[in-house]
Amino acid sequence: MSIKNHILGFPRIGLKRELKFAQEKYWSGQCSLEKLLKVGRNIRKNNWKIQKENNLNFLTVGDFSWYDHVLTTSMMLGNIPKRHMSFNKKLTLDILFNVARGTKSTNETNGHASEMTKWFNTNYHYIVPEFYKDQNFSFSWKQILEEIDEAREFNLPIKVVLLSPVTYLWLGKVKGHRFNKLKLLPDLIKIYQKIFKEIQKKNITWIQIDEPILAFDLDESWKEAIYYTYKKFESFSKILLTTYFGSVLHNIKLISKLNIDGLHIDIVSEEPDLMILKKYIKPKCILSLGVINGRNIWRSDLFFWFNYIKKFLKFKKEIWISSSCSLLHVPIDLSLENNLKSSIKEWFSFAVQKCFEISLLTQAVNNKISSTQLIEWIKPLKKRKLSTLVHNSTTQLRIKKITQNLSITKRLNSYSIRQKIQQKLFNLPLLPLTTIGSFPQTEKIRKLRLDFKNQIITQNEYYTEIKKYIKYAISEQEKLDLDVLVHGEPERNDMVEYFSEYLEGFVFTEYGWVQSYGSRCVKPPIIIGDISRITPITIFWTKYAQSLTRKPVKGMLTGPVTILCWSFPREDLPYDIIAKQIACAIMDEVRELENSGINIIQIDEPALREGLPLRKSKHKQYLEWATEAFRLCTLNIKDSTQIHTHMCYCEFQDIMPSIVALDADVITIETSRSDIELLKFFKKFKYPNSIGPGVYDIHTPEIPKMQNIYKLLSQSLKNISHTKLWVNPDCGLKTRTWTETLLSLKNMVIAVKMLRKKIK
Ligand SMILES: Nc1nc2c(c(=O)[nH]1)N[C@@H](CNc1ccc(C(=O)N[C@@H](CCC(=O)N[C@@H](CCC(=O)N[C@@H](CCC(=O)O)C(=O)O)C(=O)O)C(=O)O)cc1)CN2
Ligand code: MET
Ligand SMILES: [Zn+2]
Repeated sequence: MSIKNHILGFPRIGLKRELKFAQEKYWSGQCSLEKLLKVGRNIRKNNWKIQKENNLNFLTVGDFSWYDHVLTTSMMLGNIPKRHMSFNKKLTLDILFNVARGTKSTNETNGHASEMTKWFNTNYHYIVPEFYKDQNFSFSWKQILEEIDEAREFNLPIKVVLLSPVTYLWLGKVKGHRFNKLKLLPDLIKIYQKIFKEIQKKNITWIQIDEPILAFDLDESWKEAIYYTYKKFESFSKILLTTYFGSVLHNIKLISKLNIDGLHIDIVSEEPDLMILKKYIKPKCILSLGVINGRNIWRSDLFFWFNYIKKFLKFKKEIWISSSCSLLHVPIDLSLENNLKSSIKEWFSFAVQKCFEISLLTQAVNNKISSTQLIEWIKPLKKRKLSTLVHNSTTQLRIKKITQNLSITKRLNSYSIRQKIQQKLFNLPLLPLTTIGSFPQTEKIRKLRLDFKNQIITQNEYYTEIKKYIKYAISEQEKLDLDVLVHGEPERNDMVEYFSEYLEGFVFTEYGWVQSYGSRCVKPPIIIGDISRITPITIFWTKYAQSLTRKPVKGMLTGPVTILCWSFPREDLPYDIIAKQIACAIMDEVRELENSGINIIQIDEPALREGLPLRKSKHKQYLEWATEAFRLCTLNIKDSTQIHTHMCYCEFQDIMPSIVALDADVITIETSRSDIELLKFFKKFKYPNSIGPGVYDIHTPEIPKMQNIYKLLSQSLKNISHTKLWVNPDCGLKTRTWTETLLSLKNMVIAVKMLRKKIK
């Protein structure tokens, strides 16, 4: 029998982010719906072409989405919040976009966007489904059927991907009256059965049901839900139960009881115990082995996997070869990269190359090619081990010394003492007003940066323009009467990419875009070797901004855990060591800012929660080194230096003790899309330092109402002492326009001024 292969999903943004550009034009009225639809069709077609060219046995259909695949599932199931529904209840692409982006009041619709949060432990964000009591579902959005028809022209077997109803329920949130959302499962399953029937009519044999929650520790009710669901699915097309982002062996007994035809496991994130698999996987059940890493960009050690699979085949013949997870999380095509040195480029594989790797490995396993070809493929990886770009003995020594004595990372005095010293120095009013760092990244700035990059303008010209922009941002903040100002980050392409450009140990791509949310992408830098700071990073711009005002300007840095999580890390060093190397580089920057008279420094850690392992048993170790890495950045700084940190778009509840352990003087935190529920946890955990809960959502173009901000702040005061409450938006303003920014901030300031009077 020959071994088959497939991928779990392909990136949907287009080779050069065609979808992003078309969507954004469509939203601003510069592109017709027909044109947008055509861009989507072409992307899908190209993705299938790549799969066909690489001889994959199935075309994966259902991995495309117009904004986010969880939102597509909500549309498919007719689960759209009433506030976004049109009168005739017909779903359209505009409604999908409105759920994601919010709608300005019109006659048709009126409503705020749904919450957005991280997809498991990745930097991809999904739109959180909302569940209401007495909820109805119906098969309302037939995108999946249309895409099956489109894929037919390739004349290849099609494997359809759907998100499982159980994982879908897990990801959503109950709104309004509280109830157990699992009660909705039977109704949801009925809709899935209908969908399966329609899919079956199209002669599809395999359906990939994504059930990533199996990588979590599940309580009995969720286990039962899974058991119940697959029992109901029994009689339909063949089901490939698909798991990823972690081992599922702790749930293997449950899995063994499910009536499935195949199981996909991610064996990159954790190698499974073959004996356990042997014991629990039924002989007839296909095992799809996710061996090509869908989360990182390194060329795969195909020879290792070849031997691994050969071993595997001794006890199980029915296997498929695949990617560990969807390729959504890696850039598309390495061959577009012209600026990477070829001796470095050959260390990497992007989505297209990963399809090729799957094909090569399958051919070798099927004895169609010799395994020496695999040895040839991994030669560059062997060369890398000796490369001088990888090893820096000064960095290694520094980390070694530091890890010997980590108790030194505590601040000199406790927050209560620091707060007094800082208040004396800054003399800030009650409820100090600030922002999170970035101001609008206008098209003009991006064009400027592009021109600078392409040497159309000189560094001098670029700097002059960026300075003008900082001057403008400072003067607007003064006019608004904010208390702690920022320079606005105009010189940064991205909060992670920018910093890594000043650090040794990183390389960058030109087109290595990965979807972060909706039309927004990021270009994660690649960590190839030991890290150190080669030159000052932010000093020049921060000092310039501070020279323009008497108010304090916050220095603005990205923290080590976030730089690590939002990069593609090397795989030959443990994450905690990489994080500490980055922390030392940031420490150098913090000290230089402090020496330059910058007394407030923000170290952003929005990815701290994201890095949390899925299994509870691994939390403690991660949280220990992550908090250590953060605190390392502020080693030996003065009590009078006020450290801020910022986090957003995640569930913080389960990491509260670690947030306390960071011991930042002020934490600004996203709360507005989640109804400020979070603050109750800060109260419960007796959070000792100051907090700035985000008072409005910056990811939608809506202007927050002054009354709403006032209400939110009044609520916040029930949970946080007025001596510890700061006021700010819930994240940086780089995605907004200046008009939106100024109108919103104005409302924020008015609300605070009214409240201050009341408190006094
Ligand atoms: N790495 C990272 N992860 C994160 C966040 C983050 O800020 N960074 N924030 C959260 C997610 N939020 C995000 C918010 C905004 C964007 C965003 O705006 N991304 C930009 C790209 C940002 C960028 O790197 N821009 C570069 C490159 C600009 C560019 O693409 N230029 C074009 C041409 C110019 C144009 O027409 O825009 C080109 O080079 O071809 C720059 O400013 O220099 C986008 O998709 O549009 C991404 C994520 C969580 N994860
Ligand atoms: C994703 S968190 C963003 C923090 C950054 N300082 C900004 O304001 O953009
Ligand atoms: Zn943020």
